[in-house]
Amino acid sequence: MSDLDAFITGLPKAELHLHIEGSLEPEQMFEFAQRNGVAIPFASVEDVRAAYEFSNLQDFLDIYYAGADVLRTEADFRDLALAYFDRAAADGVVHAEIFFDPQTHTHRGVPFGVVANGLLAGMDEAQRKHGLTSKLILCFLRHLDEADAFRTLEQAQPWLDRIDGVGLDSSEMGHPPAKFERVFAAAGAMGLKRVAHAGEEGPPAYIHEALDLLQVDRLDHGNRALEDPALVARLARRGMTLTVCPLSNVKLCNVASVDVHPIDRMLKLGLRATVNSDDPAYFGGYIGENFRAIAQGRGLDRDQLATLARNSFLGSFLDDDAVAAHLARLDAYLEVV
Ligand code: HPA
Ligand SMILES: [Zn+2]
Repeated sequence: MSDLDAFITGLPKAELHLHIEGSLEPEQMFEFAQRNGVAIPFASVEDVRAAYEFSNLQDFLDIYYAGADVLRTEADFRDLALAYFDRAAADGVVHAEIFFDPQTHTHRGVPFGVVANGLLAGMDEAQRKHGLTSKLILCFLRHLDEADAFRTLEQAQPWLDRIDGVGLDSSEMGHPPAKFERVFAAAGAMGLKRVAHAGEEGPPAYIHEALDLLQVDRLDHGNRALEDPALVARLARRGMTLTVCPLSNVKLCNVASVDVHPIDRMLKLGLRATVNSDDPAYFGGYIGENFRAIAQGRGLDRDQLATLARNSFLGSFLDDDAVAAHLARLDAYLEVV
C-alpha cells in the first residue's frame, strides 16, 4: 500500500450518500437468489459484472431495480447492510447515513417492516462489531407519484424513531423536486431531516427547487450547480453540504473521467463537498476507492483530503457533541501521520 493509500484508509470519515441496495455485490446476488429460490437473468458473477456498463442514470436504475428482486427476507437486508458496514469500516468509515428505497420492495410484496427491521439489525450489529454508528434515510422514488410517497411515509410511522430523514432518488429528468413539495413538508413537520438528489443529471433549476420547495438540509450530488454561479454562491454562503460521488459520476457518464472531476473546483469555490460511493457494487468501488480515484486523478494533497473528511462530519446529522468528537479524532490522526 502506498503512503497515500494508507493515509486515505486511516482517515476517519463519514459516508453520507450510500444506497444500501446499491451495495449488493454480484456474489451476494447469487447467494440470495439461491437461498430464496429467485431466478436471475445471469449465468455467472462475471456475466453480472459485464452487464454493468451504463450510459446514463436510467440504464443503471433498470439493472439496479432488477437486482434488488433477490432481497426477500429480514435476514437478506441484515446481511446486505452488515456486508456494507464491514467494507466501510475497512475503509475508515466511522459513521454512515444510508439510504434505502422502501417502494422498490413494498411494490413487489416485501413489507416495509421486513426491510426496516433487517437494515436496523445490520446497523446495530455494525455498531457492536466495529463501533460504526449509522442513521437511516428513507428515499422516495421520484418516478412514482406523490401519493405513493405519502403512503410510504405512512407505512414508516412505526419506525420513525429509528429513521432520521427522507430523501429523493431514482430517475431525475422529468421528475423535479416540486413534485414532492407536500410530502417533504409533511416529513419536515414530523421532525425528519430532508435531503434530495438534485443536479446529478437534472438542471440547476432542480437544485433551486430542492432548496426552496423541499427545504433540504443536504444536497445529494449537486454537480450541475457549477453551471450557475449565483447558485454556487448561495450554496457556499449557506454551508450546504454536497454529497459528491466521483466514481458514480464517471460510470453514469456525467463526468468524462476522474481526471476532470470537479471535486477540487467545488472546494475552491467554497462548497462543502464530501466524497461518497453512491452504489459501490455497481460503480466500481467503495468510499476508499472514491477517495483514491480523485486523489490520483486530481492530484489532491493531504489537506484537501482531510477537508473532505472534515466536511463529512460537519455535513452529517450527528449532534454537535458527536461531530466535535469526530473532528477531534480526525485532528489527532492528522497530528500523527
Ligand atoms: O445514483 C443514483 N441516482 C438516483 N437514484 C439512485 N438510486 C440509486 N442510486 C441512484
Ligand atoms: Zn445516489
